Amino acid sequence: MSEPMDREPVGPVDATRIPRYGGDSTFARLPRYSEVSDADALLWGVPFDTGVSYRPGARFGPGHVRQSSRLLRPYNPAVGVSPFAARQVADAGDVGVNPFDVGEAISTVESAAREMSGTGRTLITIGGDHTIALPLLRVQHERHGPLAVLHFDAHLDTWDTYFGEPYTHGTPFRRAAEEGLIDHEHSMHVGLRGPLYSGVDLAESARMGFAAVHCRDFARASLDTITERVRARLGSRPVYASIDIDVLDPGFAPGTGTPEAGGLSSRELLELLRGLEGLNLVGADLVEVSPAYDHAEITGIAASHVIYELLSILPEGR
Ligand SMILES: N=C(N)NCCCC(=O)O
Ligand SMILES: [Zn+2]
Ligand SMILES: [Zn+2]
Repeated sequence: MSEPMDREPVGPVDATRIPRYGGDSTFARLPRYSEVSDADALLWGVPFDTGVSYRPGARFGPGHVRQSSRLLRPYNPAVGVSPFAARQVADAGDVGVNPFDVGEAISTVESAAREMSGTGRTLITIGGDHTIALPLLRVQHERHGPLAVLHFDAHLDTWDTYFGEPYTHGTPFRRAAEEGLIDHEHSMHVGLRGPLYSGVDLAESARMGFAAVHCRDFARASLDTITERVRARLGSRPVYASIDIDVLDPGFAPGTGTPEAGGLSSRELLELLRGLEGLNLVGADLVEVSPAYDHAEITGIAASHVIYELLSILPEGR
C-alpha cells in the first residue's frame, strides 16, 4: 500500500494461548485480508492445475500449504527478522478459476493479481501449477518493467508447446520472454536437473535471458559461491522469485507432479534464500505442491518455510 500503516500489524494467532492445531487455516494463522484495514503483503492461493503434463493435484496446493504452515513461529533467527511484525501480512484466500479453460483461468489470475496488488501491495502466490507464473509476471511487469526472474525449478519451463498447447506448466517462461516481461541480463534458473528433450533446450533458454545454476553445480561449488553468483546476476533489479517446489529433491518434496531425482535439500534452498537478503524482491510464487503425493506434510512444510523465508527477506516497506 502507498501510505505507511498507522497501527501495529495484526499478527498470527498466538500459539502460546490458542493451540495451533485448531481453528481457521490461514497461512501461518495470519489474519484474513477481510479482517485487517489494509495489508502491505498478501498471500493468496490459485487452486489451478489444468496446465500439468504428468501427475495432477496441484489445485489442492494452497489449502495444503496453509494447513502445513501452522507451526511457523513469529521470529526468524536466521535473518533476525519478525516478518509478520515488520509489515501487515494477510491471507486473501483463493481465487476462483475455471478448471476447464486455461485461457480464461490465466485472465482471471491476471485480473485478480492486478486488483489485489493495488497501488503497491506485495503479492505472494501459492499455486497451483506453474502455468500461473505468466499472468503473475504480466502484472509485475506493468509496475516494474522487465523483471529479473529468479526461477527455482528442476525444469526449464521454457519449452514451446505441449500437444500443440502454448499455455501449460512447461511453457510459462517462454511466453513471458516472448511478451518482453523478462530482463535478459539479470534472470536465472536455479536447481535445473534431469533429462531434457534435446540439447537445444538449454541454448534456447539461455537465448531467452536465463543464466543457470544446475543441481550438479551444488555438488561442487559451495553454497556461498552459488549465493554470490545469484546475487551478482540479479543485481539491484526488481526481482520476481518463482519457486517450483520440485526444485527440492523428491526426498524433501515428494508431493509434486513432475519429480526429478537429485535435487536440492530443503536446507540448501532455505539457506540460499536467506543469502538473498537486501535484494529488490518485488513478489513471488510457490507452485506445484500436489498433496495427494505428499506424506506427513513433508512437502507442505517445506513449502511453508520457503514462503516464510521469502517474507523474511522482503525489503523494508514492502
Ligand atoms: N513445471 C513443472 N513442474 N514441470 C514442467 C515439466 C514439463 C514436462 O513434462 O516436460
Ligand atoms: Zn518443475
Ligand atoms: Zn516449474
